Amino acid sequence: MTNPLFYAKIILFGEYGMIEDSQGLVVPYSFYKGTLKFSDLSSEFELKSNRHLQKYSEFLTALDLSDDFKLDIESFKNDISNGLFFDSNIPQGYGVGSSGALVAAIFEKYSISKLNPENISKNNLKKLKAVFGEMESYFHGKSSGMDPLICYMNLPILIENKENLDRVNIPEGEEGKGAIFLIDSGITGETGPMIQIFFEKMKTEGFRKTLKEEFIRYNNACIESFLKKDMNPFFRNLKKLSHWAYEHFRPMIPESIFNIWKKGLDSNAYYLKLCGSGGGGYILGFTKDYAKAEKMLEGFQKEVIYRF
Ligand SMILES: Nc1ncnc2c1ncn2[C@@H]1O[C@H](COP(=O)(O)OP(=O)(O)O)[C@@H](O)[C@H]1O
Ligand SMILES: C[C@@](O)(CCOP(=O)(O)O)CC(=O)O
Repeated sequence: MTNPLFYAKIILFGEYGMIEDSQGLVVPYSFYKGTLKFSDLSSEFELKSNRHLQKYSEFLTALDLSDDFKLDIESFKNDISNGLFFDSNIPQGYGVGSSGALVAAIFEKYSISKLNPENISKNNLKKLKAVFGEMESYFHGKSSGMDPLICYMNLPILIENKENLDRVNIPEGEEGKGAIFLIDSGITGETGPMIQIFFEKMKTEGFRKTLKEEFIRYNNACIESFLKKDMNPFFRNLKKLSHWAYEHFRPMIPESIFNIWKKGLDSNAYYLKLCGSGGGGYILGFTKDYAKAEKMLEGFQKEVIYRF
């Protein structure tokens, strides 16, 4: 039997907002993937991964998951001592869900009552997201559970709010001039400290207000217009979202990206937003004219993920 593969994910919209109560749109990204495997741990990567799993298994032992979602920790620990590691090319600390894929892979292999991702009910999706949130909190404190859920389902998911989420169809891409792309900031980020900064900001009433009344409004409007392929309102709201993040998510924007973020806003040639928690890793870009944006972003490493 071949081991199942777990893909990276991209939060197109909803980072931070989803921990509160915004909508979110998250898609699998099959360019990167990982799978659980056994080896003699002769390479440094394998050994390091195995050690991470060992520490993680201690955390899982202490985690009290509800009966329907219990894990066979003994068998997990036993496999770890026999050389289990997570063979993955998903970059760590890049905002594309390396820990989410790992959590999904562990759940798939060691959950005692087996679920079938293909016919899982909407109610169980909600419960599973909560279970994944608890399991992933080991890696970066509070987690919405979205990353592992997307990896586990391997389908785009629309989060309506904290209580409701379901599968969604993303409009089919076309070979047009427009594109969604990733830009490599050249440094890794750490999700935990970024989330701490976010919650620190949330202690201020002014920030809570602007998050709710502006950020979440633009975020939700972007999702709605993107799903309808209504590109003019989409770009109008995207600009507002990008501008809002430029003002309020400064600590999350890597320094190397600062100038090009502003350049996009000033020229309207493209708009940038965070991809996950930020601080490093990838940044997401959106443009109506990729050829033009590409020229303006010369020298930055880019990956196109969707054309329209
Ligand atoms: N191949 C792997 N083997 C073991 N642990 C891994 C592997 N990939 C990721 N991890 C764990 O996930 C952590 C990174 O997760 P996180 O900080 O949430 O960043 P992101 O999910 O954005 O890549 C790593 O520090 C490590 O503990
Ligand atoms: C900041 C947050 O909304 C997204 C974090 O994404 P990532 O771990 O940086 O891929 C946290 C979460 O929803 O779990």
